[in-house]
Amino acid sequence: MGLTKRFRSRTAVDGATLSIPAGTVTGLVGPNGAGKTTLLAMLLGLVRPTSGTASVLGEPVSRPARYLPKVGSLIETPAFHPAVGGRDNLRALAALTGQPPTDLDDLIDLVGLAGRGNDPVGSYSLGMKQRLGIAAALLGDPELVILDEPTNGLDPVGMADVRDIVTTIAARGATVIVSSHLLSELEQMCDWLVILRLGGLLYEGPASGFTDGGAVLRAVPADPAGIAELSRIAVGFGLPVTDDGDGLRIDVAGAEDPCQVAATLNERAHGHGIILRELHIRRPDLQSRYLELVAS
Ligand SMILES: Nc1ncnc2c1ncn2[C@@H]1O[C@H](COP(=O)(O)OP(=O)(O)OP(=O)(O)O)[C@@H](O)[C@H]1O
Repeated sequence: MGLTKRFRSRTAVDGATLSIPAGTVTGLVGPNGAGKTTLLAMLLGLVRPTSGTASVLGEPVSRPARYLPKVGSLIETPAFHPAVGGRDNLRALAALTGQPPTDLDDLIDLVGLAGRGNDPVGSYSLGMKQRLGIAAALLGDPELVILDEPTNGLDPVGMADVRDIVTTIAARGATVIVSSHLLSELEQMCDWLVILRLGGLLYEGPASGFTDGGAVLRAVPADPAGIAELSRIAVGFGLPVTDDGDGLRIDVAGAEDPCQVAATLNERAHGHGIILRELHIRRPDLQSRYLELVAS
């Protein structure tokens, strides 16, 4: 509630009041300097709030020792011994931090390092080090996993790998908070979104509610002569239809399920002997909405 952090005259987080539901993958998004790391550091008890309160797993952030054993985190670049293998680094870290025994083979497999677990960390690529960092955050099977910009500096394949890992962690039952300055990196894996700018909260809510629908269906008949008939079928759904010369644009924003509209349109078109060469749903562009919000 009203969580605030000031560094001298600079306010890094400004009265943030938010409530992250357990069991979700929450994306914390904001441009550079928005306050993401500071907010996460306060949740981890690493930075003391200037004012306001927050609780993590039901315990106040002023008492981090009560909840930190159930929290795993990757914040900043993790330090590993470069001459030692990934598995042994994890083993040492687990012993050092007093974690309960963890199946290291399973963990190494989960983060996609199977076969490389014994190689010295100094020989790892940036993506592999990042994945080892995520494995370190998962030691002790935490209830809450906090990953600060885990895809920073990774190529698109590395980013997709991290997304898969996050999805697996959540499927195993953990609550995950993951930050990024790119919404496009998070939108495929998050079900809850928190958007920050200059320390202030711009949006908090379900990821699906961020754009409020707005889907558009595009249907193109293989034979251009079929467009008038296709249009008649589409108008029958009671949705706004526009003929763009080549095909139809159907505004399915108000429809309960755009996929169902697409399937029914396809079935009826087929029933009228019309073959569609194109049928797709364009979802609202989250990134544009985000940029609009952040720039306003
Ligand atoms: N220890 C500190 N001392 C002074 N200012 C700080 C400190 N830590 C953060 N700040 C300032 O607080 C603001 C928020 O920084 P923070 O690192 O939390 O943002 P961020 O959203 O994580 O940014 P990035 O995406 O660049 O990592 C910035 O203006 C930053 O300069």
